[in-house]
Amino acid sequence: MSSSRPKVRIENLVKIYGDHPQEALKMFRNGADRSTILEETGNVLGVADVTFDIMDGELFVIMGLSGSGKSTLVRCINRLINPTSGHIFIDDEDVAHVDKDRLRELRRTKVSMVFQRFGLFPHKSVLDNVEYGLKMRGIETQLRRDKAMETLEVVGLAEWANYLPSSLSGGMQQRVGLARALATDAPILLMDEAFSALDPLIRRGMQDELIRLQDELQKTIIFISHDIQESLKIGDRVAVMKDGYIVQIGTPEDIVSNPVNDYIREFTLDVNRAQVLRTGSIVKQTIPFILGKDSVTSALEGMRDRGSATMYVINRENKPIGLLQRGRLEQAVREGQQDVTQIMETDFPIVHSSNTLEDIFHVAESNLPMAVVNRQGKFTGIVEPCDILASIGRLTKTGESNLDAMEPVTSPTKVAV
Ligand SMILES: Nc1ncnc2c1ncn2[C@@H]1O[C@H](COP(=O)(O)OP(=O)(O)OP(=O)(O)O)[C@@H](O)[C@H]1O
Repeated sequence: MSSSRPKVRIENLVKIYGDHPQEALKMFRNGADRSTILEETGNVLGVADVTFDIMDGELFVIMGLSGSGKSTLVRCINRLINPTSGHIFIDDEDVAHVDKDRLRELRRTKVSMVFQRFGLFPHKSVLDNVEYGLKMRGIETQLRRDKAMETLEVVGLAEWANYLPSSLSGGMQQRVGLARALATDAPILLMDEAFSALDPLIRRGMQDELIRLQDELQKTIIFISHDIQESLKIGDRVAVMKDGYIVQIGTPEDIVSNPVNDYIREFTLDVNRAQVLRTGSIVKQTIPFILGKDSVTSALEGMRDRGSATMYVINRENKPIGLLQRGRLEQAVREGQQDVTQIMETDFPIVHSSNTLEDIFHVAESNLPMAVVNRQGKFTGIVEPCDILASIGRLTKTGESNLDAMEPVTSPTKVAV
């Protein structure tokens, strides 16, 4: 979950590779396209006048096929590549135009990077690798040891601290790479195809791990991927690039449900909607019973008026604590029973608004409306089992139902019960 403050602002960014970038830039400004520029100058338009914001705390994915300009764009942010023109603001400072000393400082304190091939020192222990960035910052030995150990705990590798990277599997080595970037406490993390070298199963595990870590750490993460399923799974928002341009920026739900053109539609055709759509996007607001405030009689009247069969009970902190069935409530009113805690069911289905529909699919088996809670555990509404199927099975533009794309549901990874 991100704040509404931009952490990074990319403004009219252009990168042209070659011997005559200024000449090519002029042509580009006069409307020449990528292939004309290449033909006439031999220069390559890597990033083509791109403008967008990345919010504080956002996990922002830049997605595109090989050669679309993802790496160029991201490497401009920490100036591993110098832009030809444009601005890159980090916290209002234009890093496209800072001197070398300031740049070094920024790389030490604000932006760290995780590489595809881990980039670990093979002859240094896991702990020394994680400490490396802190050592470069001149942090004293004990402090950096403690910090590195703490970060290894976070990624679940504390017991491997004294091993060499070669003793670890690919997935573990990438977690070391991640720990090294996290240990610096830099608020911005650039991840360049960080999971691409991993086996599919390990890769999915790392994606889950990143989502979990991000929930805790709330960094601003800019993640490059060429895999649409990965992008839609982990991104708060996704920017899809083609030929140096951004074709669409949106939430995974936006991209899947409202592709701006055929290019994006093609990409999303094989996407499993159940793995992309989040419970929060289909939640229905309802009136709950507030414990200590509402009465059994008025609750029953309300349910009759709305024609509803069930009603959630929430406490003063807005947390769901029980489910009332209308029949049981009618009986309670007849018997003069006023204590709602005596008649509510405390065994009810509860899911998070950030759960994907696939995560909650099995919970629908109870056939009861599910209570949906936000990050703080507060009640935001309900999802009825039929709403899940309706959303997953919504017809695509080609007229095919995506229901066939559903995979068998396994364990409830993120469902709170
Ligand atoms: N050093 C370079 N010199 C010339 N052209 C380059 C250079 N680096 C990248 N390019 C070109 O710029 C364009 C964008 O490349 P970039 O590496 O940013 O794309 P990408 O989407 O990250 O691709 P990949 O997934 O293959 O890394 C491509 O056409 C590429 O050939």
